[in-house]
Amino acid sequence: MRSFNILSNYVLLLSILVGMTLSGLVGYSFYQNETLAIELDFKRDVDDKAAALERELLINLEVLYAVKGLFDSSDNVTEIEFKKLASSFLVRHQNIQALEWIPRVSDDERETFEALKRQKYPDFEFTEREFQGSMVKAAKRSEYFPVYYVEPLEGNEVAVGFDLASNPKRETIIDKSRDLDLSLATASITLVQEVSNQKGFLVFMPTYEGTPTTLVKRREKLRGFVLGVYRIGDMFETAIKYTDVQGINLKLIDNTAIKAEELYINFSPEQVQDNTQLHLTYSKPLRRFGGRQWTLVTSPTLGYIAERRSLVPFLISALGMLFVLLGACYIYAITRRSSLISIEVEDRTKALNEASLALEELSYTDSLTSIANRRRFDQQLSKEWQRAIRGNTRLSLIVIDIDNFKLFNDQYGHLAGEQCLIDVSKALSCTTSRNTDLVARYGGEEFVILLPNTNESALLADKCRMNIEKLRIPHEPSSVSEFVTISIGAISTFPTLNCDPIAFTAKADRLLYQAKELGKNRVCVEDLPISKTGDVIDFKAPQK
Ligand SMILES: Nc1nc2c(ncn2[C@@H]2O[C@H](COP(=O)(O)OP(=O)(O)OP(=O)(O)O)[C@@H](O)[C@H]2O)c(=O)[nH]1
Repeated sequence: MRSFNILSNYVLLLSILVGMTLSGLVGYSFYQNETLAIELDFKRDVDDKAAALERELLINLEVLYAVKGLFDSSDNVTEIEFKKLASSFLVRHQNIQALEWIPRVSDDERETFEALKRQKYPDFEFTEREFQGSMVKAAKRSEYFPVYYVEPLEGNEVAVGFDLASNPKRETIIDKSRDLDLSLATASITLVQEVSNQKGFLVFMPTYEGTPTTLVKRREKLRGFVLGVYRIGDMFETAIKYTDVQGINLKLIDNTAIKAEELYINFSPEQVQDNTQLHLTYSKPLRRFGGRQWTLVTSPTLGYIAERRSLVPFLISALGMLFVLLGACYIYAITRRSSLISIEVEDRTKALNEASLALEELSYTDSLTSIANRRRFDQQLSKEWQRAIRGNTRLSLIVIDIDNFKLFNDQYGHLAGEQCLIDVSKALSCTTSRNTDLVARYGGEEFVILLPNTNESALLADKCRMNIEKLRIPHEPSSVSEFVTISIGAISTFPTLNCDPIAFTAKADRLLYQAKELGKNRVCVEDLPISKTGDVIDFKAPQK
């Protein structure tokens, strides 16, 4: 029972572990699904922002087309006309830092262009940036691309007159844009008019006299460029402010060159360390714009994830575990209860068995003397009789009767009579020495002693007689002695199948009466040695 309980406890413990693990796994799988959903959400949000940025870039290009239209429609666009048109766009596109007209000026025309502009701006001259960074008069070269019209002027004064061809990188773009008749954007640059550390870029849109179709014609007919000046951060923020999703760390990268260049970043590197789910980084390449390939590299912040996380996976795990624990407690309670019931049943069965054994023992015991009763004697006689037959061994029987016991009762009363019976039974029990000997009360004042496998029954019978005499229980009215005495009939034989234990007992009884008749306080013995074939071969005469 105990080992069963230990086993069932182990099984229960194992079930709890399995149940807990399964609950955890189910919760984890919900968590994973939620993570996938958040990832999809995140990519969709980034795609929205990328689309907004692409839209913004296209709109800005459209503005340049509109300004170019002005120059295509007139050979002589005045500064006022330019200003009027450009300012009307700038009101609606505030992320454009400036719109500019960059005429193509040959060295021969330089003086004329500078002189014309000086009418309004006395200090005007073509400029370039010195190695140390300050603006100086542009060196002589065959062709200049100065910033001639600027809108707005305010904040961009320093750019006025700046010869874009003075910078080799910009010159390359100028040439390429001219040759291909394409709007081209520069890589990120620091604008001459920039006061903060924000990066910018320029978009060149070429204008020609007429519509040249060949490279040579384009080079020949180039009039200049309509230029859009953009601060990347401003444009980026204007674009994405229409998508209200927060918590996305964005980085705009220019992948056009072999070495990628970071254009804009909306977070500090420390934030990335603490606050970003880097394993969810998602890169979204934008449509090519002005010959450049920009890519949005994004990652969600912890806040973004937290906003979209639910408690469902944790609740599922917790509830699962709770159910497992409750179930286990319930099963444990039932198992414990049933094991307690089993123990109780076991205890009661044991007690019942003990009680029934005690009862059985009682049913074989004489209530007055506490020695075996006649029932026990009959059973034992039958058993020993069979055993003696099987083993061909001797079995002896002594039958004892207290002399003149009626007179004893009459003289001393029944209570004294009963005490006498107790004393006699004790003395008889003490006289026998082997465990196999049985002393029993046969009835009334008569006792029997069954002695298996002995040839000294006559001796023992006489010893019994003497031991009772030695008790010296007064028996005044006795016809034999002044003390209590007993008469004995003793018989010994080798039991066979032809003989019967009842006849054997009757014979012993007869020997007892013989002893009584001969004067009491004596032993009458009859030894019946029986051959192995079962024949009676000898008798001895009764003796005192
Ligand atoms: N006190 C008491 N007396 C008992 C008990 N059993 C039997 N007796 C008495 O024992 C007496 C037996 O008397 P009898 O059978 O006439 O024999 P006796 O008086 O012993 O005479 P003999 O056998 O010839 O010596 C009866 O008076 C019974 O009442 C008992 O348990 N207690």
